[in-house]
Amino acid sequence: APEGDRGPRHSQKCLQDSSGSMQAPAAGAMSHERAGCPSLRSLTEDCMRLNPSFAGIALRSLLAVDLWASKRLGVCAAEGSAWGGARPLMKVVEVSGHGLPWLLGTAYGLCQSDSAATREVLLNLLFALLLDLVLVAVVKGLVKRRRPTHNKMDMFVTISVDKYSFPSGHATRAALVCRFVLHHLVLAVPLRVLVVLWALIVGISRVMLGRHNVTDVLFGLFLGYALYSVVEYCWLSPLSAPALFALWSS
Ligand SMILES: CC(C)=CCC/C(C)=C/COP(=O)(O)O
Repeated sequence: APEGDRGPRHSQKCLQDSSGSMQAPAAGAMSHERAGCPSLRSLTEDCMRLNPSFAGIALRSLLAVDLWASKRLGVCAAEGSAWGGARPLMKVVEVSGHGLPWLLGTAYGLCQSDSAATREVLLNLLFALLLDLVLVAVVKGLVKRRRPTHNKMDMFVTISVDKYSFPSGHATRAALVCRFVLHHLVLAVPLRVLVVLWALIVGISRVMLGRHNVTDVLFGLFLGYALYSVVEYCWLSPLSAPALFALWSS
């Protein structure tokens, strides 16, 4: 009999006592489990699996399309892939959005800066980058989505949660840094366009390299964009965090 037929009939049989009348589920669950019948909870779970909600079906379909599209778009996933020749260039893009150069560069700039305004901006950039690292690590650790099977784990410096792929840390950082730079640096229009293009290319390169599924990158871009609003809201200044700024004025 198909799986769909067995669950409900089986459940009805298990909930009937010897006289054939229905028992209260809570009282019957234990003894039925002992008699080899599944518990009420597992039957309910079976039923939910057999009759998934509309949201469940939509989510599964989205994930199936995501996996299919990500595999097709992973054209630089290996040297032998369709666009394998572009892999070294994509890896340069990967390093440009990596946390380590951004953290070290910002910390170096902070130590070298001699103007209070520059220090304030760089300190907030450092805070934003650290917040981003922590947030991405927490979400990756909670969701635990594996990286695509076609990904080669040859990434530049990773931490333990980086074996997971949701969300893309590079995409969150790219969106965050992009918004930060556009708000705090006075740049000519062509440079502003370049900054936006860089963020988009970092995101796209994650899928092309086979590091991520499309949804990891889309959610990462959204998260980084939203995170910038948090950073603006918590903006550190000599007034709100005098102790922090005193470190540099002495
Ligand atoms: C070691 C430091 C400071 C950061 C790790 C940066 C990293 C490897 C993030 C993973 O990014 P994806 O989630 O996009 O693969």
